[in-house]
Order: sequence, then structure tokens, then C-alpha cells
Amino acid sequence: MAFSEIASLALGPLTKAALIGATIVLVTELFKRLTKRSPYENLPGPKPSSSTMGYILDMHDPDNVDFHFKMTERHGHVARLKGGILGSDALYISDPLALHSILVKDQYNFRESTEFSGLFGVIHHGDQLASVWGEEHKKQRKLMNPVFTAAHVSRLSPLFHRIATELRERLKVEVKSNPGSTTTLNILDRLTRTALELISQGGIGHTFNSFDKNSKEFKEFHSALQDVLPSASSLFFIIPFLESWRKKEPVWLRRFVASLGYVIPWSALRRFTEAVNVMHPVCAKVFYQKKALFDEGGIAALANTASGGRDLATLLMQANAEADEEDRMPDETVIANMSAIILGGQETTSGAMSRVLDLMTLDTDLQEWLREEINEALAKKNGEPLDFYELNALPRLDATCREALRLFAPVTFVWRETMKDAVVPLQYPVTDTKTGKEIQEILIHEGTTVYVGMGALNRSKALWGPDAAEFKPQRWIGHHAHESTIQNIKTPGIFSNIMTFLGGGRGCPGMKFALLEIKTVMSVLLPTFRFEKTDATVAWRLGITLTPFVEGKEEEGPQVPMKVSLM
Ligand code: HEM
Repeated sequence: MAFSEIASLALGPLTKAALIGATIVLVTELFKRLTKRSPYENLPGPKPSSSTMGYILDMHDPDNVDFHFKMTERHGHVARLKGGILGSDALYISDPLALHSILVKDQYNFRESTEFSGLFGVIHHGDQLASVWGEEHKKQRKLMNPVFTAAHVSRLSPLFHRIATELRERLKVEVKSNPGSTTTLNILDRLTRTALELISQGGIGHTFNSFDKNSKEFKEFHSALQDVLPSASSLFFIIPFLESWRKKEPVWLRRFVASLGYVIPWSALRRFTEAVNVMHPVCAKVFYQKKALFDEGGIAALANTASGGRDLATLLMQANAEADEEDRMPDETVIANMSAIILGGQETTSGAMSRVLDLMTLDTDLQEWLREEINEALAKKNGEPLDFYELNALPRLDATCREALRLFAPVTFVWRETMKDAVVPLQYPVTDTKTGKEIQEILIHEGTTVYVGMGALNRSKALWGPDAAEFKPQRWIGHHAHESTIQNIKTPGIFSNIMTFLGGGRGCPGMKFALLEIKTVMSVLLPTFRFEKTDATVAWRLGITLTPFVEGKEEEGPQVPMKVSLM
């Protein structure tokens, strides 16, 4: 029996018509894509390694961070990313003026992608900063921005100092227990625990007892944090549907479908479902405990909690209670934002702290230079801890943090969707590859995906000079931030004229919090320990954040080994 005969028996005429219809649409779409000229074909850009997938594989290749870091050097500040058979061209932009339009001036026209909103909406069980845009985003930021100000963050200094001291004391025990008082250890593990305590105690007023090696709560929560984004990346073809799915009614049906994540034999889906269901209940529990206290005794009752009522969630609840009716967030939005604060602030910071220490093992003179400054400052205070303002007044420590965050932005790029056509001016004109003429502005078409190259702009030689790719903390000493570029060019970055914490309405609210964490930990560790390199080479691989692995030992998971000894 011929295939067509079997098909006509098996399928009803309606199904057959639908199949034929779908095939025609698919073939027409494919034909259109293959024959349509890209509006960006005259722009320079990398040749994709796959003609089917286009730029996607190169963009996300974990072992090719240089694709991003060397983008401006190789292709300039606006590059065409050639799409594959199934995808259109995108733009990779690291031009400071163009990014000012995209992130600040015309920010509502360049919105977070629906994939991003959907994914983070599901991860945090509801709308929060990372999944909303436009007016709703503005409304949430209006309530949340005051929570992250220097005045509030500075009050966390004693708490951060206490946590950093706990790390120091535990490290001392580890080092002393080794003959010769030097031990080789994976500092990333210790700093991951520290960062989780800093963000959980400072962010939501909760402890995971992270320093306790047997802490079940730490293990569960940390593996959820570690797993959630990598497992999501394996679900890439369902991610585009999450945004509409997460709002579908009735709720019981959505819950039922979500519970299938546990039974469908697909390990990435299962890991994702498990991670998502670990994080939310913790934040909800902490929130309702706080709410009960607050309802009973007001803000004074919250002041008696472990963080002294200084944690960000308490401040947010207070701001929410005092806000006008129309500005107020529902409980589930506050909970989702607590979850977003933890996810946004954990891996980024543990990575950044590990990076700073790793850099110091590569340059022992730098380490000594910093130690000297911290010791002098401590001596002036008779050994009393340095607070937020005193730490910020240390030029060497400040310069080292700026330079590490410039050269090694933990988040290398973000992406945006273009809502309608927009003309964007350029700081650095690009050369038309066909005519050789200079292009001073580009027309970005509706629907174009725009990648914001933060790591690329941070390393642009046009901006930072020929030594842009070198680690030179001295470049910051004695300069205002914008003077550190060679022509006093301003970027839209909210911190130090670099793009690491992004810029505009979606710039990282946790920037001051993160800097206080890094500086406090350095000020506590450096006077006590010497850090030296081992034979291992640490390579930072690209993910949502940069993650360190030992070359040849990737299967052992992320690590930053170093020798630690007492001073
Ligand atoms: C070195 C550490 C950090 C780096 C490099 C960093 C970087 C960033 C970047 C690049 C974004 C923008 C993401 C996007 O628009 O797609 C962002 C957003 C965000 N960050 Fe951070 N971050 C850090 C630490 C923190 C900390 C400690 C917190 C919390 C205390 C935090 C909370 C957030 C939140 C809630 C958002 C979403 C903001 C919004 O969409 O309006 N981050 N961060």
C-alpha cells in the first residue's frame, strides 16, 4: 500500500488539509527568510559558525568569551549578527551613544524580551522587576529604588562585617589545621556561602546557615539557585511560550500542567521544576513571618529580627505599607521580588569576589598594595571595622573593584526586543561594508533583537585606550569616573562609566549592595591571609554570568582553587 493510501486511511480529510496548510505556511516562511534581504547586510559582523543556527551558537558558546570581549576590536561598536535559516539577523551594540538611546532615552521601545519576562515570571512565581516592563516596571522601581539607596545600604555594614568575620574565623580554622599553616582550597565554595548569607540576611532577613557544611537548607537552596538558569537554557524551545502560559486561567489547570514537570522523563525540566519549587516557598515563608510581626507590632516589631529590620525586604514592606493605594504591590509581588533579589544578587557577587581574589593571586604586589591600605585604615580605627563610607574612601580598594568589574563584567551581555523602528545615533561611526562610506546613525527595525554588549564596551580600545584589555587598577586612581576614558566619553553605565551594572531604568538596583559586600569581605580577609596561585588554570566560562572552572577539570564543577596562609 502506498504511503498516500495509508495516510488517507489514517487521517481524516480535515487533518490532511491542516497538515498541507501548515506545510505551505512553513515552506513560504522559509522561502521568505532565505530570499529576504537583511536590512543590516551592509554592517560588519562575525561570520556565524553555523549557517543553520546563525549567530546563536557563537553567542552562547561557553568557551568563547572572547566572542564578546573582542567584539569591538574585531567588528566595531555595531555589529550584524547573521541569523540562520530559522532566525533573523540581530545587532550587537556596544556604542556608548547608541546604548544611551537604547537603555535611557528610548528605553520603552527596547524592552526586555518576552522569553526573559516569561522565564523570570515562572522562576519567581509572579511578576517582579525582572519580568515586567513599561509602566508596571516604573511603578515597581519607584517603590524599590529608595530601598537600595546608600543611606539604607550603609546601615548593613555591621551585618556584612559580622558575616565576613565568620568566614574569616572558619578559614583560620581550616588553614591552621594544615601542617605549615597553608592550605589549598576552593575559595569559590567559601565565597558562595558568604554571598548567600550576605544576600539572604541583608536582602530578606533570613539565614540558610550557609557556613555549616551540613546545612540542608543551604544545600537545597544553593543547588536550586545553581541549577535554575542552566536547566532553563536546555528548555529553550518552550521558553517563548512561558510568558503567555503563566497568565492562563484557570489556575488549577496551570498548576496541574506545572506538576507534570516532575513526571515527564526530561531531566532538564525536572531540575527546573524542582529548583523553582524550592526558591519560592522560602521567600513566601519569610514574607508571611514578617507580615505577621508587622501586623502585630508595626515596624518596631521587625526591628527585633536578626537583621535589625535593616534588610531590603523589611524596607520594601514598610515602603509598600506607606505607599498610596495605586502604587502598592500585592503580597505575591513583594514575595516574587524577594526571590528576584536573591537570584540577582547571589552568583553575580560570589563570582565577582572570587575574581578579585583570583586576580590578587596573579599579582602579589597588588595584593600587598591593597593590604597596606586596609591595614593603615584599620590602624587609624584601632582595629574597629571599616564602614560603608570608610571603605568607599579607600582609593586602592575602590580602584581594584572598578577595574575588576570593568574587565570582567559578571554579566557579559543582555538583550532587548525592538518594539518599533528607531533611528539611533552613533558615537563611533561604522563603515558600510559595500560602499565604504561612514554610517553615523542606524535604523533599527521593529522586531530586531538587540544585544547590549556590556563586556564589549568595557573593553573598547576606543574608550579605554590601547591597554583596554589589561588589568590596571591604577587607571582609576585620582580620576573621576568619566575622566578615565581616553576622550572623556560618557557611557550610560550607572556605575563608574562602565556597563557592568547596566544603565537606564533597568540598571542594577543592587549595585551599592554588591560593592559593599565585595569591599567588606576584602577588608576582612586581606589583613589576615595571604592568597597564592596554584598550578591550576582557572578559565571563566560564559553562562548567564561568568563561571570559573579549572581547565581540564570542568566535570568537577565551578571552582577557584588557591593557596591560603596566615599572614
Ligand atoms: C557584581 C554584582 C552584580 C552585577 C554585576 C549585577 C548586574 C546586573 C545587571 C547587568 C542587571 C540588568 C539585567 C537586565 O536588564 O537584563 C541587573 C539587574 C538586577 N539586579 Fe543586579 N547585579 C549584581 C548584584 C546584585 C545584587 C547584590 C542585587 C540585590 C541586592 C541585585 C539585584 C538586581 C535586580 C533586582 C535586578 C533587576 C532590575 C530591573 O530589571 O529593574 N543585583 N543586575
